[in-house]
Amino acid sequence: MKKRDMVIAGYAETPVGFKTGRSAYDLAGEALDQLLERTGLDKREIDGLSVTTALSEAQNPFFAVYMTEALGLTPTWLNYGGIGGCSATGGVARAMSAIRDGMCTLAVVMSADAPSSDWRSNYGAYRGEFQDPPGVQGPPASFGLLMSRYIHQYGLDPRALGKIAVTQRAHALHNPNALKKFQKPLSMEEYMESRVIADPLRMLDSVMFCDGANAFIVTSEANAKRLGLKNMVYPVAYGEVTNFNGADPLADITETGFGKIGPEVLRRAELAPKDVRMFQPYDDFTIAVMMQFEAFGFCERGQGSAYTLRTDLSFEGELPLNTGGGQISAGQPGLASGGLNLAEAVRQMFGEGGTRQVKDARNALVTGIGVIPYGRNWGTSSAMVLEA
Ligand SMILES: CC(=O)CC(=O)SCCNC(=O)CCNC(=O)[C@H](O)C(C)(C)COP(=O)(O)OP(=O)(O)OC[C@H]1O[C@@H](n2cnc3c(N)ncnc32)[C@H](O)[C@@H]1OP(=O)(O)O
Repeated sequence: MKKRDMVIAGYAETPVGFKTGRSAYDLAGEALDQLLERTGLDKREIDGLSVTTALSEAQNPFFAVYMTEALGLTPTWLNYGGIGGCSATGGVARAMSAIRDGMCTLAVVMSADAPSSDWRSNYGAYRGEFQDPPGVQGPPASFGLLMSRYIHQYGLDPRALGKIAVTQRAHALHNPNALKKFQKPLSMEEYMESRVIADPLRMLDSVMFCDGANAFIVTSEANAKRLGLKNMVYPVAYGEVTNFNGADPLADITETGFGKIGPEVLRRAELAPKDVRMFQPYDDFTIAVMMQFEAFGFCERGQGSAYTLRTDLSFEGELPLNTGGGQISAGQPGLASGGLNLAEAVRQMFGEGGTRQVKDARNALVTGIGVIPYGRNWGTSSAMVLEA
């Protein structure tokens, strides 16, 4: 059953930059200042904080505590979000639970990272032992393998992935926070000619690591009203699963956690796929977007190419897709990535989409993908439905 007691009552986002030379703390400070300025909120009202693990601070086990110091906050509830690109939506969901449990009354969900300036991560686990030595050294290679398997099972029209990249780039042209380098149009020809980096995956199917931060205010509806906060959206349903199919040693990697949580989240939000007004999916790679169309029931499994090619995905279209450009065309601010698509959904629902405003922005489906493990698709899948 959907709940409408908690709200996201503010969002902030820094521009995405490449090699900014700034730290995660510095970027977080900018996001917090912006959040306070936009909402007029007194900083002393903040008594909860969720901090997303950052690649640029990955070796620091005390990052979240140091973040409270950097931001001048004294929370009674502190969460350290380690589910990669799911940490923003996951942070909102955890903050709602903490507020319902009386651990805090108003939480900030903060994601800030600067991996293009300072990379301090070492994934370890199975990757170093089994994956890196044969040359599968990062997510693009893993997604190249996933694409190959998808093509083997279902077939794939590359123009469909091209359409996702081209549509999202068109949206980034309306987003002043998008990486400056990506604020130029992209044609299907340019996509088709883009360098293959992990056969059959092209560079323009992939994100590029950048720097940036985003932040959200989460509180109860009653408290938001007490504080005079004007804009709010209701996270009415959330689902998350980690290590999907984990007990199966030979799992089909084209089956993802979204196949489990996607239909369930929509059911709890009392929405059918046709009722979704905008889709802001986690888009580390274009194939992940297409697989989510299938998993959430916008089309049948294996029918992603045909669906993508026949559907108007522009911000004015049938299913507005990543209307800020997504990470692929705005740049991926490290592990702050999951907040990019969430910020865009909230912005649109506050009616602040500017020249890319979605008409009738009464709901949004936002997703996260977290962590790329060995021999699987991804570690965590998360999905959240927001309602006006
Ligand atoms: C984190 C989670 O929880 C889940 C996830 O999101 S998983 C995804 C995590 N993110 C990643 O793994 C990042 C993936 N991307 C990359 O590794 C690299 O961008 C890449 C392999 C795609 C390209 O790297 P590269 O081959 O070394 O290219 P590089 O030499 O850096 O750049 C060459 C040019 O292409 C551009 N470029 C690089 N990557 C680009 C991309 N993805 N899209 C568009 N342009 C790109 C660069 O800006 C550069 O342009 P100039 O020549 O004009 O300066």
